[in-house]
Amino acid sequence: MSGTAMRASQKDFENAMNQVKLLKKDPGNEVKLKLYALYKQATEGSCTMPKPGVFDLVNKAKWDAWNALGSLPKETARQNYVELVSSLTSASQPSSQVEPGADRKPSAYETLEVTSEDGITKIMFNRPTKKNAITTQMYHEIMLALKAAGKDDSSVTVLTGNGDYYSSGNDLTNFTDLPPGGPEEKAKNSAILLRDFIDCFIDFPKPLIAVVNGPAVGISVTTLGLCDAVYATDRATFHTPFSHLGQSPEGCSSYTFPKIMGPSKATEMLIFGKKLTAREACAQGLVTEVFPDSTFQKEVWTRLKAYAKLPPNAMRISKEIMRSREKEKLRAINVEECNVLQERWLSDECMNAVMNFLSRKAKL
Ligand SMILES: CCCCC/C=C/CC(=O)SCCNC(=O)CCNC(=O)[C@H](O)C(C)(C)COP(=O)(O)OP(=O)(O)OC[C@H]1O[C@@H](n2cnc3c(N)ncnc32)[C@H](O)[C@@H]1OP(=O)(O)O
Repeated sequence: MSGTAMRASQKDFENAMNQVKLLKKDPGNEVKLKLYALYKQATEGSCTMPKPGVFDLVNKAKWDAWNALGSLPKETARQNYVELVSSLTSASQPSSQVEPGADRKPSAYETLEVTSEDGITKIMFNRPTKKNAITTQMYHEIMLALKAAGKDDSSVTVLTGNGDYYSSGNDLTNFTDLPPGGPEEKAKNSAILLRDFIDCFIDFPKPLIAVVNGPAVGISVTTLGLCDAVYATDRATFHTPFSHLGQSPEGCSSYTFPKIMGPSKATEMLIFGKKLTAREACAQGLVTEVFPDSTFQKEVWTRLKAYAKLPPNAMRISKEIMRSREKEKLRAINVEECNVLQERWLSDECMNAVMNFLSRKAKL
């Protein structure tokens, strides 16, 4: 939902809880788990319960769903709950009662705009005034949007940015919001969130296309290595200034980048922080094709609409064959990178770099 839209009140929340009981059609286990998780998050906040044992399947599934919401604010969980229930109740109405345009339900997201049209689900980063920097809330919303897109009836999914940037990467103010356990707890929570976030890319079941509408920084660059195609405007740049920030590669880029572009070019990007132009990134295989900025949107969307008409199951199966041999490896690399970063975030090098940015002493 956009920042200006109404937030769900406690009354809306209670009404939604009552509506769930009146649903005529069983929404299925997936949705029920989502409802459970949002309800717990909205009423109790982040999951702090001990994880149930592996054989306690039902409670473990519930715990996993709740825990996946991480530190999603209570109000956002309440809002997402109300909107999810609203989508379920409108879906169960007979079509004759549905007003024209009623299928265009309000977005369930504050930091994204998600639309589905012509067989394409478009997930647009929507914090243009902050160069689409990714806040903790936005990580959660992207995960929810990817999980929903993986299951909806679109054929392909697109990631793109609103405004002049694709994304300036991790929002550096994320580091300032410390939990009671201080920086150590923050680093641990962030590593879990990062791992889950990247797993969503590794496991995404359909063609995932990045439409890079402007400069990309940090994690918005590394995740391109997990996308299936990357189309860029010639205005885009690709920058992973990890050493400058006292950090280390994430998004499986320590594996995908050397594989895509060879070790020495990957070193220039990941260790020395060399910023690439779109044409350089294309020559090195990170970008699929570059388009002139003036015709970028028109050309890319025309092409994507044609691709989206291809048989969806064939595309899904082909992706599965291409990705399946790598999945376990990518998951293991993701865990390793998150462990290293958890320590890096506590280093003086990293803390100083973040402080310098926040105190306006440094920009990239
Ligand atoms: C769960 C945790 C997981 C962590 C995973 C780790 C990921 C690693 C990375 O992603 S590393 C990359 C981090 N990103 C940066 O270091 C970029 C920092 N931003 C900049 O250097 C510049 O803002 C810029 C070069 C992207 C753009 O410069 P420009 O001068 O064109 O614009 P402004 O600086 O005025 O930006 C407009 C407002 O947006 C705010 N902003 C932009 N990027 C970020 C960011 N990454 N984090 C926080 N805030 C950002 C900027 O502060 C301005 O805000 P203001 O209008 O309130 O001043």
